Amino acid sequence: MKMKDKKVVIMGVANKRSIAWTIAKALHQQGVKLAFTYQGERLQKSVGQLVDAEMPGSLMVECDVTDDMQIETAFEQINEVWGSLDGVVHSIGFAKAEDLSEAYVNTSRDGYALAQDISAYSLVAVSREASKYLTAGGSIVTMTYMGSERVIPNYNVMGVAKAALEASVKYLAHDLGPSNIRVNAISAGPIRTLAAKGVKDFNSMLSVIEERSPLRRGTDPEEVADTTVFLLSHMSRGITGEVIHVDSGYNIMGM
Ligand SMILES: NC(=O)c1ccc[n+]([C@@H]2O[C@H](COP(=O)([O-])OP(=O)(O)OC[C@H]3O[C@@H](n4cnc5c(N)ncnc54)[C@H](O)[C@@H]3O)[C@@H](O)[C@H]2O)c1
Ligand SMILES: Cc1c(CN(C)C(=O)CCc2cnc3c(c2)CCC(=O)N3)oc2ccccc12
Repeated sequence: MKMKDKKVVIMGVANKRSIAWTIAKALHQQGVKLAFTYQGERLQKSVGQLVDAEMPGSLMVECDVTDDMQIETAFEQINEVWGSLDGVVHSIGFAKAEDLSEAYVNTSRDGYALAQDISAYSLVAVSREASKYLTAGGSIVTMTYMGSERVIPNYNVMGVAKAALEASVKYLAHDLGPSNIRVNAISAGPIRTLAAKGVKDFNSMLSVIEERSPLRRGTDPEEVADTTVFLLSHMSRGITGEVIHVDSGYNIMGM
């Protein structure tokens, strides 16, 4: 199926800096029909304005991923209008700010559970609901970060959640493969978004990456968006359960 005939749900646009927004623009350029889910009433207006400016007529559905009913209802509503689905982009992650600056050993039980719930479990629930409507050849893409594999100071509980997310990608790929639905993750280098706001030493992290990564530069959201288009397309039909690093190669370095 050509990209221009595909219908894809984008989860995780908060503002114009969101990685999910850059992904949406890239898919729109390929003629893909888009639906957006947003985290709550508060975001409906701002996300709606972004969407109406660039892709008027796109479906907009509220979905707080801590609520199973909202996930179920969101995909039902989208399916009622579309009749089927070809892809889902899951670009959602959250932990309490205080759990991203203190020592990891001080992480609270509820802080740990919240990070896991939003950043990892939500992909399981989203995949369960989406798979009811995804066509054969369908594709689910989520966003992860190298903090799952190695210690990135302060990433803490989010690193543990991303490790769970990446293991989930493999188990979901195993479950959904027989239905010819693929599940993959993109491990992106640091990008200046709302989720990167207030991160201690973010600038020094970026300069270390520019000095040490094989490509000697940081990661642009457009690069992540292009790889997402690839993972949603026929071109990646043989790839599932995979984590693809789009990080100027930084993850291969030991020093
Ligand atoms: N920015 C980076 O450096 C970077 C690098 C690698 C991976 N990532 C990952 O990319 C994804 C998108 O992050 P971003 O950088 O675009 O920041 P962002 O803040 O723009 O996006 C995060 C999104 O998660 C959504 N979200 C949070 N809690 C939610 C909930 N309960 N229900 C529904 N949605 C909820 C927010 O509304 C927001 O749209 C996240 O998974 C993040 O971990 C980011
Ligand atoms: C890179 C990098 C990121 C970006 N990234 C990969 C992310 O995955 C963002 C994760 C994140 C999740 N939840 C919150 C925040 C960031 C900050 C604001 C908030 O209240 N909650 O976040 C870091 C946190 C610490 C160290 C490095 C990083």
